Amino acid sequence: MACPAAGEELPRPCCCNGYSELPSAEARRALVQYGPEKRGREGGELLALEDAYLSILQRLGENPARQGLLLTPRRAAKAMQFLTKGYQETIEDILNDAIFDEDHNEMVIIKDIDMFSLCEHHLVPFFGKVHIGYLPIKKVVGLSKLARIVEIFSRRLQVQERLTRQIALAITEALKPAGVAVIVEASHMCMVMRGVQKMNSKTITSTMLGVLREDPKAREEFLTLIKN
Ligand SMILES: Nc1nc2c(ncn2[C@@H]2O[C@H](COP(=O)(O)OP(=O)(O)OP(=O)(O)O)[C@@H](O)[C@H]2O)c(=O)[nH]1
Ligand SMILES: [Zn+2]
Repeated sequence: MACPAAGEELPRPCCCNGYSELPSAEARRALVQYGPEKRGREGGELLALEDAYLSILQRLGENPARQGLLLTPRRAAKAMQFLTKGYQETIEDILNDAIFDEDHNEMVIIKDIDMFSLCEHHLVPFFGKVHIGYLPIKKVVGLSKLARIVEIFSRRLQVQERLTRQIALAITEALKPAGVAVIVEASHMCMVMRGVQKMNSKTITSTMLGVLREDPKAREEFLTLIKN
């Protein structure tokens, strides 16, 4: 079968590894008929990622021209862009005007925030829950914004310790509260699906700042409230 746009012959399956020759990136793009969103800067980055995934498929000995895989480099590239979208976002962007003057100086806790991230060592997921507490000084933040802060830092290549600290520091900077506590509980697929293969291990990390670090009673209150 001839590729209409690039005028190239598509590879034919052969008896050893399913294909005798791989399609060029141009032929593949013509085949899957990319739309106009592919042009421009973003499109260029997406295409470069796609080429990288095409190369991975080839190195695995797969046939990127078979029907099920034809769109896979594109899907994988888009998925990877989504999973690392935190690089494109800033705290200022998401907080907008959602910091409110409020005469409330008791602990605010939001717990069990779902978190999905990618381990920077193996590029496989780690995921779990984030618990956040802070002691305001006349300023509170819109509750959803705490979950958005988690999104910004988790949608990047991460280690759990850094993720935990970045969340705590961002809240401290935005609100200047008396204290902040962040606990992250996660399962790392690099320890489950490969490597030591420990299915049930959980990693727990914490960052305590200000009063929540210095005052055992405040810390105790936070830990008790997130357990309930
Ligand atoms: N501290 C920390 N380590 C992590 C995190 N995610 C993955 N790791 C670890 O990063 C380490 C990388 O170790 P290496 O010896 O370079 O890589 P490896 O040979 O693939 O290691 P194994 O996973 O033991 O097979 C491993 O011990 C992982 O468990 C994280 O969020 N925090
Ligand atoms: Zn890992």
